[in-house]
Amino acid sequence: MNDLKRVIVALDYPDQISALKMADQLDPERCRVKVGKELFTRAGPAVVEALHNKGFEVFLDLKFHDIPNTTAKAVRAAAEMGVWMVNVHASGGRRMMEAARNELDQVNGAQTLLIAVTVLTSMEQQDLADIGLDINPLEQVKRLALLTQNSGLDGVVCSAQEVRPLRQLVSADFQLVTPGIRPADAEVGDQKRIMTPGEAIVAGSTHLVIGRPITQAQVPVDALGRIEQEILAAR
Ligand SMILES: O=C(O)c1cc(=O)[nH]c(=O)n1[C@@H]1O[C@H](COP(=O)(O)O)[C@@H](O)[C@H]1O
Repeated sequence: MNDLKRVIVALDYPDQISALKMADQLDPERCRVKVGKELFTRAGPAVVEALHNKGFEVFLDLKFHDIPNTTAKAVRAAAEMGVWMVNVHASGGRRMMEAARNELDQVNGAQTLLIAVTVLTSMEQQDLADIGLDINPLEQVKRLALLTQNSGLDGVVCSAQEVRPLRQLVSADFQLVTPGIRPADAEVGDQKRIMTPGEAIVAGSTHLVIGRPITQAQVPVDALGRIEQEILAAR
């Protein structure tokens, strides 16, 4: 895969028109796009279809987390839309993830990748303590990544900070999808475990999810262009 295609632009917009306006400035040969909770709740499957019609591979990021049956059926619905990638929360546990895997495998010709969120990149140690987890983020990410792999999924969402240690644990083809990407001059916002695009590529992230540093920039395509240059220079 070319290194630029590793970028997934998070289309976190409040309506379909704004999301498609951004997509029209992007090249589906050079990046993928992500439809998340805000856009999907507003625009529904129509926006996914519109992006497919423009030639984009879509990561449907709805982070399913429910009882096994409900999660599995939601994953089926995503796969039947033909999305490139879909995700669940690893903390939903082994039975939930196995049910999702089994359901996805029954979708005729489904090529959809199924991955699981480990510890959100907006969380740090204190946030884990607040929900009763007496463990540091890296150890929790490792634990959930192994559980995800053992449940038969294709990869995890983690921070780029965890990519090197995770590569020692998981198989070479296990996808390590990393949000929390911040160019050196970008605002950090609510993210906590961050890395620059160049660092993430060098660490070995399979895909870089990038939203506001592009979508909130004065000229989004210029911001993406600078990120692409940084990625190419890192190789
Ligand atoms: O699953 C995700 O995509 C995700 C997981 C995670 O741990 N952290 C995280 O930021 N994300 C998503 O990645 C995107 C990051 O956006 P920015 O912080 O604007 O670059 C958002 O759409 C988040 O919903």
